[in-house]
Amino acid sequence: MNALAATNRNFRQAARILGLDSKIEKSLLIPFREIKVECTIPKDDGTLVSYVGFRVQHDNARGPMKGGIRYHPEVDPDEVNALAQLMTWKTAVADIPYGGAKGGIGCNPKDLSVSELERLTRVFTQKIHDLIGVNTDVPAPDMGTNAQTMAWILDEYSKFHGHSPAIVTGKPIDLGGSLGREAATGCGVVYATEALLAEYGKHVKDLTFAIQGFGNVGAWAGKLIHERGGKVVAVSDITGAVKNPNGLDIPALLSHKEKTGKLIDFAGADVMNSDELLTHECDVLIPCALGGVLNRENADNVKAKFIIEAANHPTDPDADEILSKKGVVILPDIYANAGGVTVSYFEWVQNIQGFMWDEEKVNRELKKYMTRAFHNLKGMCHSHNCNLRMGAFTLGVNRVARATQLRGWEA
Ligand SMILES: NC(=O)C1=CN([C@@H]2O[C@H](COP(=O)(O)OP(=O)(O)OC[C@H]3O[C@@H](n4cnc5c(N)ncnc54)[C@H](O)[C@@H]3O)[C@@H](O)[C@H]2O)C=CC1
Ligand SMILES: O=C(O)CCC(=O)C(=O)O
Repeated sequence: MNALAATNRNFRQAARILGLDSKIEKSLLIPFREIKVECTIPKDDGTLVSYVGFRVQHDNARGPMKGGIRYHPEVDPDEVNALAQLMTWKTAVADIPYGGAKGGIGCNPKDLSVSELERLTRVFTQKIHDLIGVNTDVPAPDMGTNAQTMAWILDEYSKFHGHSPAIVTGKPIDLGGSLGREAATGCGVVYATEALLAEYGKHVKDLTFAIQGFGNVGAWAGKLIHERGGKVVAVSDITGAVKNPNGLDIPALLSHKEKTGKLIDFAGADVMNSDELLTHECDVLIPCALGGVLNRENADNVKAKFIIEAANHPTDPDADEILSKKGVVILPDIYANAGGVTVSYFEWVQNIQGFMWDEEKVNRELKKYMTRAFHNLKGMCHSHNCNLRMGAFTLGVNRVARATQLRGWEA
């Protein structure tokens, strides 16, 4: 089942649990706007290359649409659509005044030079600048993009609309980025994990963790787990995977990766098959890379007792069913990785106020939002006798449905 079919299925199940009116259900499912643009750039050698860029704006009932832009070879319209819809429920779960959107370009950023990436980002921005805006749709980083990508979008957008720092979040601090945004998704993942574990009387320091993906989210989550005394026993990225049953020295692994560009050949670890990361012996599995990685092929072999969905849509519905029968507790993406968009909200607020918060305030507020959202989510689980994924979906969908109804439909 592709990401969109799976997301729609979860949404419909939540709508059924909530007893949502079928007309509202239909209106919430159809995206507000889908944008597809052709982006042609000259490569450094002068040859031309074309890419397809997408921005799907799913819903704006609760506020400006919000979501990252992904550069990855597997970006396709259905996946962007699913990720945009997930953003709508995620911002509602976090209770920040946004709707949902997502964008992407089907490209491999590793095959492009920095100047080619800059040209591609600028052409994409030229094609969509009239359809995004500080109060309409605010992009941010996702897989394959980073603060520099946001700086190029900000610069290109500002040529058309005047200096607009709040047009993107996750930008460099020197351009109005927020302290703490770079770490925010990983940090939120750890706050979410702590909130969940507390329900079971468990603590990070007593448990073992396996992390798939060691980019922005995975590396920050790993670092913060390591700082709290948790044992990260296996880590993978696109270059390979490493393990150490006594716990990897995450700061040393990070500097090894920084120097060599790879995880393998790290002195404090053994190399392992990347495919085995998800089924590796551990207490807590944290997928921090692509969607659909947990599926009917591998779900039965998962050994973790807890799965924290730091990636978007890492578990397909077949795996969801298999894992829940095995008694594995899954903390869903639309809550677990909401720390990123929450601090994006703080960044946008700071830009609009023209007033910068210190990092301590950012992290304090992040923890407050993540903890409150967890208790709201648990409340829905109790009220509707459902699992954590449906707790999160019903929480998010109910808030968006209420806002939609309050706004009304009069033309
Ligand atoms: N950056 C953010 O603020 C947020 C990101 N997310 C989600 O978290 C996930 C990761 O995003 P980022 O860390 O930002 O991306 P990133 O581009 O910084 O890192 C992605 C990591 O995944 C690894 N990877 C790619 N394919 C892999 C494979 N087949 N096996 C193992 N590792 C693989 C890459 O090598 C890299 O280490 C995505 O699903 C994204 O949508 C969710 C919320 C916010
Ligand atoms: O920070 C943001 O605005 C969006 C982050 C994002 O794309 C996500 O949560 O999946």
